[in-house]
Amino acid sequence: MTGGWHEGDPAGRRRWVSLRQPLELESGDLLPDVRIAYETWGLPNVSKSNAVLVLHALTGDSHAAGPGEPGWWDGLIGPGKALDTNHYFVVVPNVLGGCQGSTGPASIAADGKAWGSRFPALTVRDQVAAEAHFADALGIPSWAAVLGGSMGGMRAVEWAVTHPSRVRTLLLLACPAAASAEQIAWAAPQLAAIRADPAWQDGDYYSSPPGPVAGLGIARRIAHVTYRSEPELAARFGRTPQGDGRFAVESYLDHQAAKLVRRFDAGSYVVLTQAMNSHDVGRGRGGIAAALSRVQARTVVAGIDSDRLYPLSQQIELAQGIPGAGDVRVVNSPYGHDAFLIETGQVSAYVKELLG
Ligand SMILES: CC(=O)SCCNC(=O)CCNC(=O)[C@H](O)C(C)(C)COP(=O)(O)OP(=O)(O)OC[C@H]1O[C@@H](n2cnc3c(N)ncnc32)[C@H](O)[C@@H]1OP(=O)(O)O
Ligand SMILES: N[C@@H](CCO)C(=O)O
Repeated sequence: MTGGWHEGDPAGRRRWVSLRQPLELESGDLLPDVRIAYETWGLPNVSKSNAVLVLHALTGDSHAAGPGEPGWWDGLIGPGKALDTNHYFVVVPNVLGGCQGSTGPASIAADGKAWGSRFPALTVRDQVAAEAHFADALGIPSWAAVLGGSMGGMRAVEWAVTHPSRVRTLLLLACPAAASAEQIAWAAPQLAAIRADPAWQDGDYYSSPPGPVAGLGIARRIAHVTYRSEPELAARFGRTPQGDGRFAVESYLDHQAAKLVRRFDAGSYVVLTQAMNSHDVGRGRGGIAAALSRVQARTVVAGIDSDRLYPLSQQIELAQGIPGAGDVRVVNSPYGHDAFLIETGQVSAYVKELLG
């Protein structure tokens, strides 16, 4: 297996592992000079048997919790919390193809220029392959738990199917066994919006900042509606005018778009969205049921009752296919898909159930 070397970040919490060998992708291509950024909380025991892997969603990153800036799962990670850092060594890598420290299209290739359009198409399996080498480099033979929501859940289930003996418990949140036609359809106008922005330049815009921020902003507006629920938008915004010619809900989406383009790269958005479209645990494995039957981890599957993007039927399929998973757990929330980030109290209860 590939090892790695560690590079610290003296100014902050983030560290990096650089893979010693090029990563072999599902396509057969080789991706050289892969590095994975990560953060950790708590301390490993001698055998590292207390290591827990937390996998972030599309625009998340390695900063899942403080100290310092708030993290995206602060409610779950820390001393005395569901992922109790007095007991567990919590590891959160930035996904391969991302833009918050790990190798992605904005990274500099061997010729000194950004990868841009030369960056290869990735699958969720490629991302998990990189994470497996990353775990090897950290000296973690198996995870006490692998947890993920949304795109993080896609990687978590791939981990448990590809490396059954390395995943001892598994929490899958608001994710599918395979991307559906509906999910690929929602992604299509997002990808089209980015590619239609003249600043996209076929993905080779990195020498002309800020790049296709208009297209990325439109993509986020489309996506954000799918991340929330119709009743929430109705109750929260209704037909209220913003007072500047926009409806309040339009202003809200404009704000979400402006926030994302300040922190996210359009090239990564395209690569990661296509990777999610590729997601199918059953591909080449005799179908979804056959693939899920490989899982050895004690598993909890949870979905959100108001999730219109990854509906409960998809988590029911996962729960029915994974041996011993039992019934799907339901997060009750008005917030739609984003509830896996917002309803940390309910998610904590499922993490505690998982970890016993
Ligand atoms: C903490 C971090 O760094 S997270 C980084 C990684 N991020 C992720 O992994 C996920 C990305 N984030 C998200 O998806 C969301 O921010 C969530 C799900 C985490 C949080 O959702 P919520 O707390 O429900 O936030 P919500 O959707 O209500 O948005 C609130 C924002 O909308 C703004 N807003 C509300 N109404 C309006 C309006 N009419 N016009 C303009 N803006 C509005 C609020 O002022 C607030 O702005 P702020 O975020 O700049 O403070
Ligand atoms: N709000 C989440 C939704 C995708 O799961 C994100 O931006 O990553």
